[in-house]
Amino acid sequence: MSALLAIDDLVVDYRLRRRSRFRALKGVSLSVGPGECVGLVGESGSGKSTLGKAVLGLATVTSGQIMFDGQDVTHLRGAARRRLANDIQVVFQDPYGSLDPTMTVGEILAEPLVVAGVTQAKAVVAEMLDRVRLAADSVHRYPSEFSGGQRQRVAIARALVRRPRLIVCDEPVSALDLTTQATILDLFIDLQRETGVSYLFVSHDLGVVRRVCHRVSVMYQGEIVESGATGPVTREPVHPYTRRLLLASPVADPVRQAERRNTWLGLREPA
Ligand SMILES: Nc1ncnc2c1ncn2[C@@H]1O[C@H](COP(=O)(O)OP(=O)(O)OP(=O)(O)O)[C@@H](O)[C@H]1O
Repeated sequence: MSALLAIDDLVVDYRLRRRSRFRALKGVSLSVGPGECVGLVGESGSGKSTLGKAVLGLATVTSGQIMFDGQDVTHLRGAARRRLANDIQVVFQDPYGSLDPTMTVGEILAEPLVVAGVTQAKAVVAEMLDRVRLAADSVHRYPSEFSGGQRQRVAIARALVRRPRLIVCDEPVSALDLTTQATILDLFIDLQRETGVSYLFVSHDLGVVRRVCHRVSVMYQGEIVESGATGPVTREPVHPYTRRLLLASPVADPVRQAERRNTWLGLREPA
């Protein structure tokens, strides 16, 4: 499968005061295929969001390359970058902060279409509300009239209106309670089946990644320390940092978790 998104040896530095800089990404490579969900996990500060921002053109790349559908988009700016927004969209963590409270849901969803000159905006908005399982009359309501989960559905619908091929999902469920998390994750899975969209799925939670991602890369201090199919990486990780992350994540089977911990600490031979 040829990659839709191919990131090669990406380095991103943030400029700090007095001409110093902080290297947030230290040569990161990963790919996302068409219709694939690739997870990016790691603790806070490991560089996950920086990678997402670089893909969206919101972080300046020091070196390395970002290819999208065979085109080098690493340093794309201006009109060319705006055109790329038809293909690459984002869903942020905070559905409260990311929706304009003064606009109705209908206006929020129609805005990107009107900007892009789409004439059938009303029909597309209705289709997207249906896709994210929100009632048609939601168009008349304001974000404050919705629950957190419903707001995240609105944010997902807004990402979908331009029919993107890739969505960068930056901790899209971490502000939600566990039950709502599960329904939104299922929605992401259904939408991928229905539309074939790809996801770069940023999360600090291995449990979340296990539910939606086909493959996963684990970040630690600006580097990818482990990657592979989600099952093996999240069940039997090789890198000590991934093991720590797994031991810290909520589990369905605490006995198995305790066995793992003992095995990895050398307290017990593997079964
Ligand atoms: N604008 C900035 N200027 C300077 N340093 C930054 C800036 N943005 C992020 N950083 C630093 O870069 C590193 C990576 O941050 P990033 O937000 O990518 O991590 P993350 O893994 O997404 O963490 P979180 O889950 O907390 O968002 C951190 O050490 C952070 O402090």
